[in-house]
Amino acid sequence: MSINVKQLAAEKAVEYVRDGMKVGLGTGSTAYWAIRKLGERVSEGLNITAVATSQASEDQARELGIPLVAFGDVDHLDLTIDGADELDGSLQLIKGGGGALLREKIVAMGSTRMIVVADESKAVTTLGKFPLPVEIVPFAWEWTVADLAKLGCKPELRRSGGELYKTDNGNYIADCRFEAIDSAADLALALQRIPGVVEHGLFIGIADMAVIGKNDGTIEIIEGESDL
Ligand SMILES: O=C(CO)[C@H](O)[C@H](O)COP(=O)(O)O
Repeated sequence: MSINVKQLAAEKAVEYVRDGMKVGLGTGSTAYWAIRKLGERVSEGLNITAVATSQASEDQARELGIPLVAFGDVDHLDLTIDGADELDGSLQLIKGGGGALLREKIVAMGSTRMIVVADESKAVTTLGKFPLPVEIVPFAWEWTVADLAKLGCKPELRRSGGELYKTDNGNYIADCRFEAIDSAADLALALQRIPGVVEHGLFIGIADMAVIGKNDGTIEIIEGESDL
């Protein structure tokens, strides 16, 4: 029987959730397993409240009976558990493969701690093989895409079912192929200077820990500066 390494990582991360915590729920096929496990723990009596980073995660949480709160009712979160498309040894991430990067960044940055959950295929030495998702406003998108290309990448507007993909916020995603990102911090600054960019999928200095599920059934934990 093959191991589900996403489930392995996600369920390990859920062990860090304690009674009374306000929890951020990530998006994607790895976060799915974390939400499922949280639902199980809630049904066994764990007392938490949560906010979700996407409609899909919100729907899943609601079905599982995880108590959801409005953003207006909480001023911070204790812990967010979310996936990543790539992560390096310094806990720098590329996120947004599922299109939820803006909400994911708002939620992660509003959390005291963020745990990234991933299978080992996501762990890289240098970020950039995965095309960097950048959320852009539809207005004058052609100019924004041209500005992105000047940063040395090949941007492509994401499509879904033949149509231009729209995020939960009504924006487009430009997937920017860099191949290798030498300085994620410099690139993040350059992206922030483009007016049509709403947010980008580089998460730098946000994650506190990574829980990585490995194909041999073991788990690798990478810890940042702060301990949980
Ligand atoms: O950033 C994300 C969604 O916007 C996801 O966390 C990322 O795409 C990883 O997804 P998965 O766990 O399905 O591989």
